[in-house]
Amino acid sequence: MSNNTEIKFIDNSKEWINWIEESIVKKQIKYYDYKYFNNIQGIGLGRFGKVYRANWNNSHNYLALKLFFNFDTITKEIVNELKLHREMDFHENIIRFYGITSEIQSDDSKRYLLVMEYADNGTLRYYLSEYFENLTWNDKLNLAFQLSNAISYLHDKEIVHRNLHSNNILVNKNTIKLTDFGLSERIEELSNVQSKLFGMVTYIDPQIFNRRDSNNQLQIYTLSKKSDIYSIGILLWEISSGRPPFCNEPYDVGLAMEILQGLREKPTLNTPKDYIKIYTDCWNNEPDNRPTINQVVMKLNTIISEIQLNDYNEISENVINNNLQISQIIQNFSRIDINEIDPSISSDLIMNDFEIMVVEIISLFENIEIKMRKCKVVKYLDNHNVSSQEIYNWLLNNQENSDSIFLLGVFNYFGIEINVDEQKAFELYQKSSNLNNTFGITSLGYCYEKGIGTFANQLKAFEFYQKAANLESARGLYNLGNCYLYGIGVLINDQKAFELFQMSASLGNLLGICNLGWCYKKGIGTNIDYQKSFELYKKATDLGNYLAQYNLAFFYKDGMGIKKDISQAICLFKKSAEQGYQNAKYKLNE
Ligand SMILES: Nc1ncnc2c1ncn2[C@@H]1O[C@H](COP(=O)(O)OP(=O)(O)OP(=O)(O)O)[C@@H](O)[C@H]1O
Repeated sequence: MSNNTEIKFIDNSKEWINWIEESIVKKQIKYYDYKYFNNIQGIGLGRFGKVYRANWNNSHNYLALKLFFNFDTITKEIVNELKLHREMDFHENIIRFYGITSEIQSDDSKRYLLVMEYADNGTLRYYLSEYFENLTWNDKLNLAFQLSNAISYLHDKEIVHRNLHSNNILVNKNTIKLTDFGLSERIEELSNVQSKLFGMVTYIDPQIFNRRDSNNQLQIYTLSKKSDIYSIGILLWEISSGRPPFCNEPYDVGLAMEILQGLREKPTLNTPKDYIKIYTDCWNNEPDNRPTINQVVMKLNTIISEIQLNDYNEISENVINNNLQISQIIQNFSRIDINEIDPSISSDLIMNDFEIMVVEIISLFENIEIKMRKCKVVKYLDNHNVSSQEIYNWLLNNQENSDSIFLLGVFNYFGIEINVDEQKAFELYQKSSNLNNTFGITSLGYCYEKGIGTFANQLKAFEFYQKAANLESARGLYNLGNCYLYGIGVLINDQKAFELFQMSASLGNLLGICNLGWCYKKGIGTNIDYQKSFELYKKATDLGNYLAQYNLAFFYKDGMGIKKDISQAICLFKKSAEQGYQNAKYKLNE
């Protein structure tokens, strides 16, 4: 009997290993030749494997290599995890899976290692123990926001993590990186390890310890999205206190029962009241009373907006720094990929040139109106010496990710390299929207708003902008604000419009900042405040936004709250016009 089981295991493992090998051949999974890794150092030990840090070829950047102790018996689980990773687009707060490598051992057998993004600050628990004293409330709120953001991404894809705790959440460059989407849970089920429940007793949904339901019937409780919300509540508390919950007590059945009966940690001094409300709602004993992750995200967002609005100058600098960081990351990627990898294996790069370009081009759309997109694409390609034909061909052949689907939609909409085809653009936006691409979603909203490739339908437009806003897209929040401002698919509500522009601005969206400036200028949803309006336009102008330059010019032209300065006004109109903004060109010709 036991022999049969063993044979079945080996057979199955062969089947899954074949799947891995085939995916590598078909280039669905990138393969990294082990001989190009150097400086390999063990950095962590989990229950199922060991994690190493290594450099790839001559690069100074680290990658993480994950080795599983019993690869053969858990191949199926690992393959499932690989499939999950492959389904996901790039998300800033989820550890990136780059591919696979294999090492031939002394007995000629092969062992596989997963190649992943390396998190330089280690686990969240370690990070808090090391850096908590230096964290401001802004930093803590950002950590909480990023964590909730990552879970919202999983939940939208109908993935439940089920094993959230501060030792399997990583931090890279002060940014949260989620890992292990329930992989350990599934391995655990398979290997009959019972230790986990008590190891993680303080993070796990206490209902799992409840043997009876409300009718006193024996129940088997299944962990769900609501269970992840419970864990988020605990983690938000941990971020505010800097220490793991009940860290001075034994993690045993007694503690589990007390938690089930309602025992919770106490708020830490100076925690904002609204933040306490969020995590206490999350750790409510009754799963149905817990909020959804999108509600958590929105509430955190509101607190962050309020704090940031009180200290506007500080956030603007953060926006600049974040933008610099993002472009730095992209540049670093380009550097590793292009210069430091053996040319013979350059097709197996972490991200190839075109993938990077697609991400970069799309990121340029965040802060401009849709009509300005073509101008940006053309400029970008000119600056990078790439013809639109080359990128168009690449997009046609690489339609497996939502960014390239969306960008092909943009090419169809503007007729770049092909005739304008609004119907096709609409279909492509729809496809990328179905994959939860926020640019796809907001562009689909725009199609419905203006009747592009479909009948105009303002209710639908509102619905899609709302969907993007629920995914905390700064652009979605801005679009939704416009719906309330102009009554698109919803009744006009100035107060709501103002609040949405505030949220969008706090996430750094320059159009959101401009519209917030507009609200202060015109007294929409708030009192007229020229000073605030001027400051907002000024900030977005300093970040190079054409719309802000245009609006700021009027302050100088008309001497609103400041000294009239016509030459400064002309200079700003010129700057805006140089970026292709038509209204600024008209003004200059007046
Ligand atoms: N991508 C990574 N970058 C940096 N360090 C990592 C990375 N992945 C894992 N580690 C480190 O290696 C340790 C072991 O990770 P591993 O995923 O094997 O187990 P775990 O998540 O800690 O626990 P479990 O065995 O319950 O899944 C982690 O605690 C962390 O310190």
